[in-house]
Amino acid sequence: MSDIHSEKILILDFGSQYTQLIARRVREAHVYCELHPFDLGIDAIRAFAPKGIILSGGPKSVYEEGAPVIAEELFELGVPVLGICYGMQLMSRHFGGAVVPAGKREFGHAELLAQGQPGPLFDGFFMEGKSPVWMSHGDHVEAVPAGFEVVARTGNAPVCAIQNVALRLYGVQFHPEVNHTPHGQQLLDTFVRDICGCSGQWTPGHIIDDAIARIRRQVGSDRVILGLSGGVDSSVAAALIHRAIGEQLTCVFVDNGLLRLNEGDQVMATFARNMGVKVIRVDAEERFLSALAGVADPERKRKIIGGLFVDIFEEESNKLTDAKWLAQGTIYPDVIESAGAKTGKAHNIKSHHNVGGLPDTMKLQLLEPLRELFKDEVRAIGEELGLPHAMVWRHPFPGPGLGVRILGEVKKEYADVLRLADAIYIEELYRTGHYDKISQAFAVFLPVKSVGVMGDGRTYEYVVALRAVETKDFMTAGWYPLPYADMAHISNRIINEVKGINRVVYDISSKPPATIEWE
Ligand SMILES: Nc1ncnc2c1ncn2[C@@H]1O[C@H](COP(=O)(O)OP(=O)(O)OP(=O)(O)O)[C@@H](O)[C@H]1O
Ligand SMILES: O=c1[nH]c(=O)c2[nH+]cn([C@@H]3O[C@H](COP(=O)(O)O)[C@@H](O)[C@H]3O)c2[nH]1
Ligand SMILES: NC(=O)CC[C@H](N)C(=O)O
Ligand SMILES: [Mg+2]
Repeated sequence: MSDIHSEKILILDFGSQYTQLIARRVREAHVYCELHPFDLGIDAIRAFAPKGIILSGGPKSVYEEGAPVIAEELFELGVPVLGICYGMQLMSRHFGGAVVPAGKREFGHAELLAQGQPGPLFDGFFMEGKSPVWMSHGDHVEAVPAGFEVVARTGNAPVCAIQNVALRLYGVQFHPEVNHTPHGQQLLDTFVRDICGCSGQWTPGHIIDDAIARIRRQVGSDRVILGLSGGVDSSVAAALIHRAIGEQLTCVFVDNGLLRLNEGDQVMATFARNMGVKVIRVDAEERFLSALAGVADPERKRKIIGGLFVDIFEEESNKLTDAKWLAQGTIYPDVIESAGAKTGKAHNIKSHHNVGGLPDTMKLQLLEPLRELFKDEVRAIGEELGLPHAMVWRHPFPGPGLGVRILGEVKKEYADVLRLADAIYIEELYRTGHYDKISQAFAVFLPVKSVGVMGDGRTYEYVVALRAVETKDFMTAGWYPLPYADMAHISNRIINEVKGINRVVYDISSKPPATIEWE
C-alpha cells in the first residue's frame, strides 16, 4: 500500500467561484489535494510533489494586461495538467494557441459535441458523440496550439476540450466540477486516477488520522477552548480534538438567548450522554440582548454577536491555565461567503460570525480542523467518529441564531414568539417525515404587522415566514416543495398556538439569488 501522502493533487486558483468545488470533487475521488494561489512559485510546486495539477477557472481574460499567469516551468515538470476554463485558455496561450473574446458567450447548460477520438481522459464521457456540460465563459480558444488536438466543441465555441496525450496535458472549457455537468465527477476521477495514477486512499478514516496528527503537532501541551454550539460542525470538531488531545480540551457553550426552544438544555444533555468531554455553559442572554438593543443592520448585528462570542471565549480561557487556542467548527462555506477564501477574490456576501466577526485583537490562536471541508464531508467524518445520527444529520443552525432570523432589531419578545413558531414547524416536519429530506428548515420573524380576524375579532399581529431548502453544499440551494396539506396544517397550528402571529408565509426563493438565511 502506497503512502496516501505521496498521492497529492495541486489545484492552482485563478479566482473562480468554483475552485473549492474542484477540491471537493478530487476528494470525492478519495485523493488528497491542496488549493494554492495561482502564483505559487515553481520551487514550492516541486517541493509539494504533486501527482497532477489542476488549473482553475477565473474571472480575468488571459490576453488582458496583468492577467494571472503561472510559473512557466510548470509544464516542464512532466506532471499531468488539467486546465479548466481560464486554465485551459492559459495552457493554450502558453503553447502558442490563440484565445479571443467569443462572439457568442456561453453561460449555463451547453451540449458538448465530440470531435475525432476522445482519448483517455474522455473515455466514456460522450454518449452518441454528445455530453451535457455547464459553461461560464466569455472568451474562447480560437486556434489550438501545435501538438494539441481538439476533442470537443459546442455549437458556439469551436474548441471546448483539448489534449496532448503524450505530454498528459488536458484542457476543458466547461466546468466538470459543478453538479450541472452530470459526467463531470467521472472526468475528474479519470484524471486523478487513470491519468495521474493516484489509487484513491483519502477516505474519512485517513482524514481523521491526518487531522489528529496535525492537531497534536499544532497544540502540543497547550489547552484548547472550543466554541460548542451543539451543531454538526462544532460537535465533530469537538470529537476530533478530544480524540487528539483528550483532557486538554474544554468546550464552552454560550446560551446567547438566541437559541431555539429548549436548545440549551438539550445540548448539555446530549454532550453529557455521548461525548465525555468537559462542557462549560455560559448564560449570556442578557448580555447579547442588551448589546443588540436598537441595532437593525444585519452586518452590525453579526459583528456584535461575533464579538461577544469571542469576549466570552477569552474570559473563559483566562480562567484556565495554558489555554492558548480557540477551536471552532468553521467549515469552508463560512469562509468563502465571508470573502476570506484563502486564495480567491470572492465577494463578501455576509460575515459569518465565526469568520468575519473575529476581532484583530483576539489573543487566542485559531484551531479550525474543518476549515477546508464541506458539510457533507464533515458529516462523513462525524459518522466515522461514531457520533449519534441525530447529531450528525441535524439541520445547521447559524451561530447568530435567531439574531439573524428576527429581521431588524432583536427583542426578547420577538425571540420568544419565533421560538414557539419554529418549534411547531420543526416538530411537524419530523412528524410528516420531511425533516430528513430537507437540508435546512426554520421560521423567520418579520417585524411587520398585518390585519387578521380571529374568533370574530380583529387582530393586528406579526408575520412568520417558513423556509425549507434542499442543498448539498449550502453554496446553492433550492426551496423545498412542501405539500400544500402540510403547509396548511403547520400554518394553522402556528396561528392558533402562537400568540402574536396571525399570518404565515412560505419562502419560495432559491439561492442564488436569495441566501438561505434572511440576513
Ligand atoms: N452558542 C454557541 N456557543 C459556542 N460556540 C458557538 C455557538 N454557536 C456557534 N458557535 C461556534 O461558531 C461556529 C460556527 O457555527 P455554525 O453554526 O456554523 O456551526 P455549528 O453550530 O458547529 O454547526 P451547524 O452549522 O451544524 O449549526 C461553531 O462551530 C462554534 O465553534
Ligand atoms: O455559523 C454560522 N454563522 C453565521 O453567521 C451564519 N450565517 C449563515 N449561516 C449558515 O450558513 C449556510 C449558508 O447560509 P446563507 O445562504 O444564509 O449564507 C446556512 O446553513 C446558514 O444557516 C451561518 N452559520
Ligand atoms: N470561468 C472562467 O474561467 C472564465 C474564463 C474567462 N474569464 C472567460 O470569460 O472566458
Ligand atoms: Mg450552528
